[in-house]
Amino acid sequence: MYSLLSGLYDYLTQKPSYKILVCGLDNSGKTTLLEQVKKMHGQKYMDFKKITSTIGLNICKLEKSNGEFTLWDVGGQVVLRKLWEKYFNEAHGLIFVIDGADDMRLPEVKETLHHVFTTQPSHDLESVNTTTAFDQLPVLFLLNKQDSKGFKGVDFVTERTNLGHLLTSAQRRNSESMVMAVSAIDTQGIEGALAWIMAAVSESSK
Ligand SMILES: Nc1nc2c(ncn2[C@@H]2O[C@H](COP(=O)(O)OP(=O)(O)OP(=O)(O)O)[C@@H](O)[C@H]2O)c(=O)[nH]1
Ligand SMILES: [Mg+2]
Repeated sequence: MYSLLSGLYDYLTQKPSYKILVCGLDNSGKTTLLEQVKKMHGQKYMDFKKITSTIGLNICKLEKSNGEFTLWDVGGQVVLRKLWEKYFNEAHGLIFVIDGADDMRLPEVKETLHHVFTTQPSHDLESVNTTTAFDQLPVLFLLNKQDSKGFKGVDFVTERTNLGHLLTSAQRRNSESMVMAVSAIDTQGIEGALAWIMAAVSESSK
């Protein structure tokens, strides 16, 4: 009887669990961000200087009052990018990390954004048709390396990558999207970014 009641109690008090996929080009700082999040939450983390390019999956679990959130950090090298979409079905939200200090790679960011989130070639940008994943999941675009001298700022990156068109099209869909600047190294903006994606994910899953 006790185990039946405790089982029922566990069931009723069980928190929902959400998966958030962290993708973006190689070297944008995804793993450093995840390790910093672990550090900020008192978890075991990797020395930032020892982080190498990700091949598999790096995971960070966060227990919050409104649910259990698992962040999945996947590799951003060209050959690994086609794997991102395989995780979209299981994800409740996406974080797309952009190196905000590397303007040389912004054209590649632009191509990748259009390849991953739209259903049309990148030259046709006036009326963006977005993918089902983009239409249905909350998406947070994080401009990382805000601490860096070469950081370009939200307006510059938004314009160079056509992120603006994606965001405008996002206003027509049900799910939310947002652009924020952070520094994975010195923690600027990370708390706000986590708060936004967690709230958006739990809200959109209702
Ligand atoms: N200045 C600065 N450098 C950063 C920041 N975040 C990451 N880096 C540096 O950027 C480089 C790449 O970081 P990673 O975390 O390995 O990048 P990644 O996106 O996980 O790369 P892949 O695993 O190859 O997809 C490293 O040299 C980091 O120290 C940041 O906020 N500021
Ligand atoms: Mg990595």
